Amino acid sequence: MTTTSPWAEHPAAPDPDPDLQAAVTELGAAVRDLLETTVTTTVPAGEQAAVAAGVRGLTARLAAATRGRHTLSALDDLPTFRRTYSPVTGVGNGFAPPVQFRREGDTVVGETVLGLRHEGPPAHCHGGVSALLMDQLLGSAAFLAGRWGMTAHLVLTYHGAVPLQTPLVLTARITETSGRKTVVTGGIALAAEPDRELVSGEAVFVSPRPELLELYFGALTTADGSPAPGHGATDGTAL
Ligand SMILES: CCCCCCCC/C=C\CCCCCCCC(=O)SCCNC(=O)CCNC(=O)[C@H](O)C(C)(C)COP(=O)(O)OP(=O)(O)OC[C@H]1O[C@@H](n2cnc3c(N)ncnc32)[C@H](O)[C@@H]1OP(=O)(O)O
Repeated sequence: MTTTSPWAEHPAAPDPDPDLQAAVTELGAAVRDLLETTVTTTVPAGEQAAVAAGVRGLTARLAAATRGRHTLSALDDLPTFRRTYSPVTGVGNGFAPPVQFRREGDTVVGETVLGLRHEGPPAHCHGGVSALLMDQLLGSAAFLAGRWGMTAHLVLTYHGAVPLQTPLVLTARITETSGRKTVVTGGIALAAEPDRELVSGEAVFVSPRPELLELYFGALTTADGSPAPGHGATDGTAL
């Protein structure tokens, strides 16, 4: 299979600082609990106002040093798909479930449980959150097969409402590859009924032309200020 990864020739990044990894994971988990409790708490107004003031104080401490949008986090590595703050897979992102995807033969699988911070219809997942999960699931299937691309097309069918606080299973597989294009299908089901898809979909991922790579990611640097891996790419199909 032709690779569409801009990082095929790039050496593996060193393992991340374990202390930073542990602290970021713990902060992400703490904020995840905070977010989930924020949307479920029924404590009185005065208590919520007091907590808000405390949270603003904590935010100010974190804001003492921040990165801009063109700088990768010190824990991230694009060639190995390590994305600490992804809204789907990121352990450091409190909105993320988070869900981890793995390869099983020609299929990519992930399990997760969604919370009330993901609610659309009462007690059920927001359709846009399902779309977010599907985009990442299908994109991960492409990436884990060495075929990175950006979402060019995504179609979904919502067969049944996705319940919150219920174990779910997400599966995807590649159905077609040609040049810079990868077509992937997949779905979301209850872990208890994996063969009945509540959401199914298909996406086309396209590895961008070099000019687009430069436009989108030309300013990207690693945390230490070096150009991000993937720069110097000249051919979107076999980098
Ligand atoms: C220094 C490098 C650093 C890189 C860093 C990357 C880090 C990422 C790491 C990890 C992320 C993984 C996250 C996975 C999940 C989330 C994914 C997202 O959310 S992506 C965001 C949403 N998507 C967009 O914002 C795209 C916006 N669209 C575009 O920019 C362009 O349209 C693009 C790149 C998709 C295609 O543009 P063209 O100019 O490169 O492609 P053309 O040359 O026109 O077409 C190439 C082939 O693709 C087909 N194609 C293009 N668009 C299509 C479409 N909509 N449907 C079907 N086929 C399409 C064409 O027909 C053509 O096929 P034929 O070679 O002729 O067979």
